[in-house]
Amino acid sequence: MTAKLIDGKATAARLNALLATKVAEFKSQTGVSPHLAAVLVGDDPASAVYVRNKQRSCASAGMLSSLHQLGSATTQSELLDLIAALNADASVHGILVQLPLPKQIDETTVLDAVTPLKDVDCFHPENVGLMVQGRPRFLPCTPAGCQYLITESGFETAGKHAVVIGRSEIVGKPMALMLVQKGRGADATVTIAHSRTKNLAEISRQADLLIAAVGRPNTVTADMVKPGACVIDVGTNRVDGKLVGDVDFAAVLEIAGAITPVPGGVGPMTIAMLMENTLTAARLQTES
Ligand SMILES: Nc1nc(=O)c2c([nH]1)NC[C@@H]1CN(c3ccc(C(=O)N[C@@H](CCC(=O)O)C(=O)O)cc3)C=[N+]21
Ligand SMILES: [Mg+2]
Repeated sequence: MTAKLIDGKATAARLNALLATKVAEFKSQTGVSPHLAAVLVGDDPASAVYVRNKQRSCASAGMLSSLHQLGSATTQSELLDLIAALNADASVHGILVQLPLPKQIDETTVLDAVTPLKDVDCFHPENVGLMVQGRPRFLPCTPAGCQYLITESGFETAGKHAVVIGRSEIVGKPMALMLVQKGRGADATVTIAHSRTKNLAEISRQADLLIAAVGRPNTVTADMVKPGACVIDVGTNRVDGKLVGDVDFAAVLEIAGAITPVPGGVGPMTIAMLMENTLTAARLQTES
């Protein structure tokens, strides 16, 4: 059996088109243009590409974007000053601080400084807390993109065993907590596996839904996948200039029931969800 491919690129394109109509309606009702401010610190070439893609998506959705670029020697206090200015700027609705940040800067301190109503990444503890309690203000972009793809592929999560490999604050941990919520695309029985997990293959083979969010190529091999499972590959690893996920795609394709490719799977959905969050942020900050 060959798995069904879950097409994130096409799904994101549909979502973006729908978003453009919602943005146009919001603008005509309020006179306000949703505005995402992207903060890029240092000269990581991959980060520059991602930020450019996010700006292009803003433009195609009819939203404003601005780029705030700081050098690799920027101090934490300089960055905090910029964030304070963006927090105070009423024309800015969303603030995205592109990660990773240079070594001299503490990421948690910086991310905590983004005012929660503009936190379109959903990294602020207030927004994480609201999500965990089942009353989300924003959903974290990558997990929300995964959940959308899972639901749209027709996979019924309720009562199923989901295994999330990876416990990062950005993907693994929030993904697991979203899958365990009540409601559509959730109600799963969730296991979080990580670098200290014993018998990983044995656990992952029990997964009806397997989410790989490790950041290392070929972490999920065919022997770790239950036949017919739904496999979501969050990895974005560069190998010899090529983008590959965390899953041994060619081998797992023959075992799984459905699988996301890399590229063209979760990545484009992450950006689509960031755009959704930017419109949500503009709504939250606009009187109606
Ligand atoms: N504050 C912050 N928020 C983030 O959401 C964030 C971040 N920092 N730092 C980096 C990671 C990574 N990330 C990706 C988004 C889209 C693609 C994406 O669109 N990938 C395309 C291919 C792009 C390519 O070819 O390089 C795809 O998978 O098809 C990938 C990776 C968001 N991140
Ligand atoms: Mg750092």
